[in-house]
Amino acid sequence: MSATMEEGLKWVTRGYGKGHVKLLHVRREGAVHTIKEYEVSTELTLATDKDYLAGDNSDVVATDSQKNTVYILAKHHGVTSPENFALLLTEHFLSKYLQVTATTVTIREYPWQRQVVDGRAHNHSFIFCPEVEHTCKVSRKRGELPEVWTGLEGMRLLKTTQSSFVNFVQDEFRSLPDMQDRIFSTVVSASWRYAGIQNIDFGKTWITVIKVIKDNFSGPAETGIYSPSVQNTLYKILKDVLIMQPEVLEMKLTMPNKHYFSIDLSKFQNVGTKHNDEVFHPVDKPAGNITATLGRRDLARARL
Ligand SMILES: O=c1[nH]c(=O)c2[nH]c(=O)[nH]c2[nH]1
Repeated sequence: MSATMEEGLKWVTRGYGKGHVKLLHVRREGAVHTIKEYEVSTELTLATDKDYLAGDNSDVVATDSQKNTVYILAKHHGVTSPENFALLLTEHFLSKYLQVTATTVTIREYPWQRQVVDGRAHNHSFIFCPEVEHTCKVSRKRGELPEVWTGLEGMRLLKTTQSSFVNFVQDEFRSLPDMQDRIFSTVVSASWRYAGIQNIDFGKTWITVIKVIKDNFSGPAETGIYSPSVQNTLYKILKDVLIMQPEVLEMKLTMPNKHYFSIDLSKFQNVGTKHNDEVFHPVDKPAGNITATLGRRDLARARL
């Protein structure tokens, strides 16, 4: 069984694996149990393409075997963070199967948190807190260092003041008035690439990024922090993460502007609604779409 590709054609991408392998890992330390629930997707690229061209499966590590590998490595090595588990899997696929030239593992973590009962952390009961989702993607080519991305999704935020949007382009297409004091709401998604993998505490970076986002959006509890635009707040978050976390090489941040429009109730003055600063119309779609990726000019400042 051998075949070559038709004249004039070439592969642009090629890969196969198991999608969405669901896994719950329970670490039992006496009465204290710790859980991690992940959805893991694997992808392998083989040196040969005879599987695609000729139906010759002799180099193929079945997607079913890739699924089993996820369970077996979780059992043998435990599960600490999505990034460490993805690194373990990519390392395993490359070292065990010499016909594999590249592999990518992506993981979505389910946001379980330990329950707190009467102020005390529960030994074995958890609550699902989908306020922010943690994902990661590790890609590794044979002979090269792995590329590690962490992703953060779905962090919905809203503040009722300390946000304005004024002095934007005034022309025949504009209908929006200057807004000196508006509601600011967004659903943050972010992803960041690590400069290396040596001595990186992925969990600590995760906690710092969440704090930087919340600090720049909310500010101090009594006074808040002023935002002249989504763009400006977004830049400040990116800048702070890159300054505070030398292990982060670049970061992408997307902050849709979820509009809450003031409702004009001035027609109803005889029922006492002359000025309305309390009732707003939440508009799901369309939303403003504000995004940027910030990297480093000077790679020497990154912790490679
Ligand atoms: O912070 C904002 N940036 C914009 O670019 C924009 N455009 C818009 O209509 N509202 C806003 N708000």
